[in-house]
Amino acid sequence: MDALVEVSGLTKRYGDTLAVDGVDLRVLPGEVYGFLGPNGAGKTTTLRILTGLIAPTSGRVRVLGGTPGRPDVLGKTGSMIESPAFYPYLSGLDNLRLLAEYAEVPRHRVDEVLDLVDLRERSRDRFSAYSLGMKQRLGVAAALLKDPELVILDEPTNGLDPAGMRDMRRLIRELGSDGRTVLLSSHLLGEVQQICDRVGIIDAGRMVAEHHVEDLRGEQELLIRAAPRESAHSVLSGLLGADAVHRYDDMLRVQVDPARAADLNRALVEAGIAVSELHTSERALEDVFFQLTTTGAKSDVG
Ligand SMILES: Nc1ncnc2c1ncn2[C@@H]1O[C@H](COP(=O)(O)OP(=O)(O)OP(=O)(O)O)[C@@H](O)[C@H]1O
Repeated sequence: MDALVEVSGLTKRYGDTLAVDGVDLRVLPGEVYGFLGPNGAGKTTTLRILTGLIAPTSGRVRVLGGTPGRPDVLGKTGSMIESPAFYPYLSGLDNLRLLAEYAEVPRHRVDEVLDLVDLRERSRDRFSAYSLGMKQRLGVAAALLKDPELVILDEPTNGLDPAGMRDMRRLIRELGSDGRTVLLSSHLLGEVQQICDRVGIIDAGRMVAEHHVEDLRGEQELLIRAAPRESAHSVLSGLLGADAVHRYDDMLRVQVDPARAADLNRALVEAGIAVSELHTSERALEDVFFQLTTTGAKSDVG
């Protein structure tokens, strides 16, 4: 499958600062890709390069098969990088109409995008009266005017209250399920976990991982509290192999398909072991993230 965004060895230097350091990135058609990293990791710089706002220092960058910033590529890309700029005294509707005129987009498209971002009812209010969440949604509406194949959003939920974040997450998921390709940046792990199909993790300008969200989270495990614990350990090791059973605080952590929970419970009880707790546990993306970025920092920054 041809990638819509293809980046290899991307580097951007500002004086002594290496903001982006050899980044490789591929975004496939129809996916919602999360570009995840702490503040200052190089996300905005990368997205600015992908939208043609700044030039890379070195590396290869292809967006929709072309060079970022070229008219044919711009025509098929919609983006919101940093806070969207609108005229404060104009309504959301008039701001979009102006943009539609510049972009030579038919007027009826303005109503369509207002519906998409759920701003139709408030579209005649002045932009300055909008909540931050509404301002961000208007920014997404502007990005959608050209009915783009690829939507690039820089920290779309930044600064929003919980309701605003929820609306924005829903909107992005809708864009993704409509067959559009979305590339978004975020420093929020839970958010990426909820919205994205794949995630690339960037830290100090370098990609430390690129994975499906599911794979990154790792296998599911069962946590079992049983007494006596050592007897439970030997029963489970006998059934599943010693590698699958680990002591964890005063419990056992068992790498096994959670569908086998009832079997294992029965085996323990039949061996005279009391099971007081048995539940599945998923490695949170957060654990994985910290593991990856700490390892990266140790080996790369030295
Ligand atoms: N125009 C610039 N001039 C000099 N340094 C810059 C410039 N833009 C970014 N940087 C530096 O490059 C590094 C990466 O910044 P960038 O904004 O890309 O990170 P980020 O991951 O988007 O973080 P944030 O979420 O805080 O914006 C930082 O050290 C930043 O200070």
